[in-house]
Amino acid sequence: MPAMENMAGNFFLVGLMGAGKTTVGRALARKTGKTFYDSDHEIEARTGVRVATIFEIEGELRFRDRESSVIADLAKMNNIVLATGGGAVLRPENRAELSRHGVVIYLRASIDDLLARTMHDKNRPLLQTADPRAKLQSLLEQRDPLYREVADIVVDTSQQNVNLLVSRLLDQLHNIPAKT
Ligand SMILES: Nc1ncnc2c1ncn2[C@@H]1O[C@H](COP(=O)(O)OP(=O)(O)O)[C@@H](O)[C@H]1O
Ligand SMILES: O=C(O)C1=C[C@@H](OP(=O)(O)O)[C@@H](O)[C@H](O)C1
Ligand SMILES: [Mg+2]
Repeated sequence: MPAMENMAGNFFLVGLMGAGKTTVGRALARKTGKTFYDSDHEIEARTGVRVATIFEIEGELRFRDRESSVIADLAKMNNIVLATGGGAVLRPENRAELSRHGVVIYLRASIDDLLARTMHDKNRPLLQTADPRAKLQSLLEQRDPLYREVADIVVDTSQQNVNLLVSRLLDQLHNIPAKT
């Protein structure tokens, strides 16, 4: 078992679909002994249906309401790692909750990598389009300023395996004051 890092506070991951928030978040939680949450999984647990089904039946706006409610609840917890959904930064109240209650990590990747990492997953309704590359590009243009606004750390994930990423991330996190 690798050495456990003992660090205070919450860590919140933001970034586009396929950046690795869920995957890196889970590994970071394991390494730090924090409890892992994923806002999409929490929404699915509360509703009993997949994200894609919520988009289909209720539409994106209602999904965003559910997402805000989950983020507000989870951000108030202690000693957690939370992987948010890629659109969580769209609402100012979500950005406020995240930056107030934890260290926010923006995971970046090239459009090529984002595309490769998401192309086989049907549970990302925004990418079920004729041109997912153009969609990712436009989401990046819209959201990159919001991710940067909320982030305490920006990490490039392209060509980095998850374990290496987590150990580099921990080096950076040691230099940032905890937010609890
Ligand atoms: N650094 C990485 N290198 C290679 N593949 C990755 C990396 N991070 C995540 N992945 C893979 O990309 C896919 C999407 O990752 P995921 O964690 O679901 O992203 P997000 O939650 O940001 O949408 C998964 O199949 C995951 O295994
Ligand atoms: O970028 C977005 O708006 C979304 C990202 C997804 O999460 P991941 O970023 O974990 O794929 C999920 O919340 C939903 O499909 C909407
Ligand atoms: Mg995810």
